[in-house]
Amino acid sequence: MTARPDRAAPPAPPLFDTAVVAGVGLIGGSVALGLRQRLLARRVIGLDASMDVLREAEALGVVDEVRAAPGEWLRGADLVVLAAPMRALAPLAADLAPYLNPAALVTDVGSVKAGIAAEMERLGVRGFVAGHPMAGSERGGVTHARAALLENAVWVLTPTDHTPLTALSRARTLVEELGAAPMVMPPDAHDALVATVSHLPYLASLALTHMVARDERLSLLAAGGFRDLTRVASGDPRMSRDMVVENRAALKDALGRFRRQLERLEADLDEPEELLAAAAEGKRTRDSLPVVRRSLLPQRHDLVVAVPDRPNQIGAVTQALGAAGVNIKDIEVLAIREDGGAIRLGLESPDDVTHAASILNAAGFEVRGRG
Ligand SMILES: NC(=O)C1=CN([C@@H]2O[C@H](COP(=O)(O)OP(=O)(O)OC[C@H]3O[C@@H](n4cnc5c(N)ncnc54)[C@H](O)[C@@H]3O)[C@@H](O)[C@H]2O)C=CC1
Ligand SMILES: O=C(O)C(=O)Cc1ccc(O)cc1
Repeated sequence: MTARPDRAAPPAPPLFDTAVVAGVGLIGGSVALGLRQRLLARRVIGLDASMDVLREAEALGVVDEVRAAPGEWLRGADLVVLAAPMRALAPLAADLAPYLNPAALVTDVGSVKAGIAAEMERLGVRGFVAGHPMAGSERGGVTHARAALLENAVWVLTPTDHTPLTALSRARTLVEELGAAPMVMPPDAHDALVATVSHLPYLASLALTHMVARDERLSLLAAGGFRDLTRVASGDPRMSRDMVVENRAALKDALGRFRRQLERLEADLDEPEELLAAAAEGKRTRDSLPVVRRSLLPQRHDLVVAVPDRPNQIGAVTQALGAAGVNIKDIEVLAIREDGGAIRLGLESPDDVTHAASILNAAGFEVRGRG
């Protein structure tokens, strides 16, 4: 007797029906790509102040649809992610608030949390959970967005006493499904911590770069250590300025502690044994930092391939690329459904993406690539 396999269970509905990402730049674009690639929303709508950005986001396949202004259409959204620059977040929230569906989960990705959390309470947006993915890059804009940016990143969620527990639980699920690790704490606690680990290092990197700015000999001598220590000075100046100004109270406190550290080290210059102990402690701490986040690993260039539900389709993809000498650095199965699924290939260069896309197209596969 031939056993007929049971029909596969119907695919689970996506977590969200209509997701709106407001501000489709580096982070908003990466969230949108994660939602799409991981099939977390039936459709993803991008809203942005710039038509050029919207056109680019659509052309890159970052969003399904675009809108240039808020309106009644927002009522259909059950997820709204605010991802505009810091200073635009509160005005944007006020523009969207009249149209938000009370049942929608609303979240943001801003780098400082107390202000936006208070503003959303003032606006009466009940389903709001403030968030901050601790992942990023010095290069902004939708062209640099990629879902992998958020994978394995710590993503802080900062509910207040008024945040509904169901909203917090949905926000946690969203973060986990995007491949990140949620960490929950009050907004003020978040702001104090990022003042020390993110905003203070930014100001320190500015101070260091200013010291070499006007002497060419110094910049010629600036070696790997100097470059490593000052990488964040390459971030977008306006975005970085807005971030540190928004968090200035906590940052001033961190600067006070930093100054005391420097003074102690200055005094230790005359006490070599003390300095050795400080150096050993610094090494222990630095060496025990958790392994570098995904977002800091060498950049991969993604190609997403739709895979029909037939035997050996992944084999056919990898064989075709192998025969053409394309090296696959990373591979991820994004979704398996009854009618097929998709895989993400991480390739070494934009050229490899173009090359691989033409090989796979010729072999009959549907692909979507981003160099
Ligand atoms: N860049 C990074 O590494 C990280 C940034 N963040 C936060 O994410 C947010 C976005 O930053 P990025 O993606 O880097 O910036 P970005 O500059 O790449 O993107 C911002 C997007 O928002 C759009 N925009 C500006 N004003 C707007 C408005 N009023 N309404 C709608 N859209 C508007 C811009 O056209 C642009 O497309 C910021 O609040 C930042 O604090 C959080 C974690 C990391
Ligand atoms: O480039 C990096 O490593 C960063 O740390 C970038 C960054 C910028 C802003 C944030 O709110 C969080 C992370």
